[in-house]
Amino acid sequence: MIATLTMNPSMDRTIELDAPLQRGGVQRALSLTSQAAGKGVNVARALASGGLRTLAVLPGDPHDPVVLGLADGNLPHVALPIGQPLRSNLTLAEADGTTTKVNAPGPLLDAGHQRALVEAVLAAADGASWLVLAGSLPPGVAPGFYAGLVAEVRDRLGARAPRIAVDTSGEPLAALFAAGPAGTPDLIKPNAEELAELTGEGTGPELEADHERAGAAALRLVEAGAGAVLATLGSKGAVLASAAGSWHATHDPVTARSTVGAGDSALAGYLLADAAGGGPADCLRQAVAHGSAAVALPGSTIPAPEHTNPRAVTVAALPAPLPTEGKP
Ligand SMILES: Nc1ncnc2c1ncn2[C@@H]1O[C@H](COP(=O)(O)OP(=O)(O)OP(=O)(O)O)[C@@H](O)[C@H]1O
Ligand SMILES: O=P(O)(O)OC[C@@]1(O)O[C@H](CO)[C@@H](O)[C@@H]1O
Repeated sequence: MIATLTMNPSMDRTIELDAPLQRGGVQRALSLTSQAAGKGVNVARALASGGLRTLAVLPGDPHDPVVLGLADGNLPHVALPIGQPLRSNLTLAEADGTTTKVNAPGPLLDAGHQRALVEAVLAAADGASWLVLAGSLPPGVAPGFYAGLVAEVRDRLGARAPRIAVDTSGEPLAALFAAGPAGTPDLIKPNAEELAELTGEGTGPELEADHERAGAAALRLVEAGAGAVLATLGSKGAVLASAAGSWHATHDPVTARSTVGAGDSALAGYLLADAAGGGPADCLRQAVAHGSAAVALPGSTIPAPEHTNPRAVTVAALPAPLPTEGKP
């Protein structure tokens, strides 16, 4: 069983346009769709499509549209009431595949809500194989929340603690490395921009264009305590770094329809391959197969295994980087 926590779920609203977005103008949309989402929810959805048992933990009142959407989709979940609506995030999808996303801040979660969510996660994670902590933290939640939660799960569950994967950005991501080994996850999934920001190594576009540099930056995070780093590089595939080595994978070109949820799908692909007993190169192959399948689907639609084409993925080991000095 794999448990996910989404501290800041959303109703993802996607507007499809048949012409380029006109800033400042009035445009007629082709369609408007809504999907109950948020990073941990999306990961759980992809894992469930792949046949794994999942439990998605999130804040949300019983009649919130996000929670109703999960119930409608039969996604196993535990939603804890917070007495306020969850957010809506907006995606504007243009005909050429360009997606513009505007994410709302989300509801204010007080200390009581946060403690209730931590206890629900501890119950869900007890004996699970993985716990996935994914997405931004809503207002009221300290940047060190995920780092503290990783340490608390390991401390309270001991030998029954699952491996922990984290996909977040900014201060909550940096805090994972400031908390010492108890707070560093077994797996992190930065994108190129997050990898650049976290390591001080170039910019997102530079790392996407230079996978060896991205692999070396990812390895530095392994040296800093992460069990493995799955760094996704947009259309340039992904790199995986762990103590066992580092690899790069690319996918044959796909026609991009919406990149929303591509990173979540990549993380789910990795976990599905891991659950099937795959080694690092298999996990990376499935990560890229799922990420690339996601971009070919509209809005926040998350791929099932039948949407993926793992044979379109090329995986290669990366040369060991020269020893580095200085920062992690
Ligand atoms: N334009 C694209 N064409 C083909 N594949 C893509 C493209 N963008 C993303 N992918 C696939 O999706 C994976 C994840 O993409 P990306 O690095 O953009 O993640 P992300 O920024 O975390 O995504 P998001 O936050 O939108 O879910 C990539 O590793 C790749 O397999
Ligand atoms: O604001 P966050 O929590 O960083 O990201 C939220 C979000 O953009 O992530 C998912 C795609 O990865 C969407 O379903 C959702 O709208």
